Amino acid sequence: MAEFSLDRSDIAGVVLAGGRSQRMGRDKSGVMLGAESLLHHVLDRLSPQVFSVAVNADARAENVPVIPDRIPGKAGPMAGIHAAMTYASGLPKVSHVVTVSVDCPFFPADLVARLAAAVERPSQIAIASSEGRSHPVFGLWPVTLAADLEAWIATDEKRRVRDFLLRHDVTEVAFPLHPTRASLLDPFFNINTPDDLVEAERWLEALRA
Ligand SMILES: Nc1nc2c(ncn2[C@@H]2O[C@H](COP(=O)(O)OP(=O)(O)OP(=O)(O)O)[C@@H](O)[C@H]2O)c(=O)[nH]1
Repeated sequence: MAEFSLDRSDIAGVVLAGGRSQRMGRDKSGVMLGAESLLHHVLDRLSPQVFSVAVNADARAENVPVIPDRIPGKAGPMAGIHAAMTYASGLPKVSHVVTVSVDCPFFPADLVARLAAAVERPSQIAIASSEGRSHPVFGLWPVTLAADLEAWIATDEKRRVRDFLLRHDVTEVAFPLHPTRASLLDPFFNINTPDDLVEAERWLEALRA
């Protein structure tokens, strides 16, 4: 049997930015880190890795398609993954969609390449991990799962990403810590609070050196 392989032209990318940002107190997409918004940082990092990018949010974004949630009421990250999968399933030639979180500006530059290389079957999902913790929002999803996800969302009240993954063939890809001038950075460090933003400014400085 031919080995299954994916390349960049098979994969769309979607930034999940439709959360409540309650801990930050304002929409995280527009929060500035250094000279750029978090959304800008994440789009810069994602765009070279995928065929096309979109943002899943309520608001408008800069020069990229915006996909709203199809499930009302800010039902959590799974609602964003659902919107991403449904959107990508309508794109010609795209077989997979990668999702990333808007509050995570340092995610790996080889995220998509390494997730794609780990996938062994067309129906398999690949999820990132670091330091023994999985990051299910950073996933590579076959768009053929859109119908199953739609059905699951209708029956599972909690809609937790981890519960959806239990129903499927999943491979986890461990990413190393990133060396900086200061110390080792977890590339999935995410910014939820104003204090996290202060810490992210320090990481940005340490990466620049
Ligand atoms: N589309 C969409 N994305 C969501 C939703 N809830 C969370 N997210 C996204 O999922 C990622 C992780 O979200 P969290 O940090 O857990 O939640 P948050 O809403 O951003 O922040 P808090 O309100 O402080 O918990 C972020 O990229 C969010 O934008 C939702 O209901 N819809």
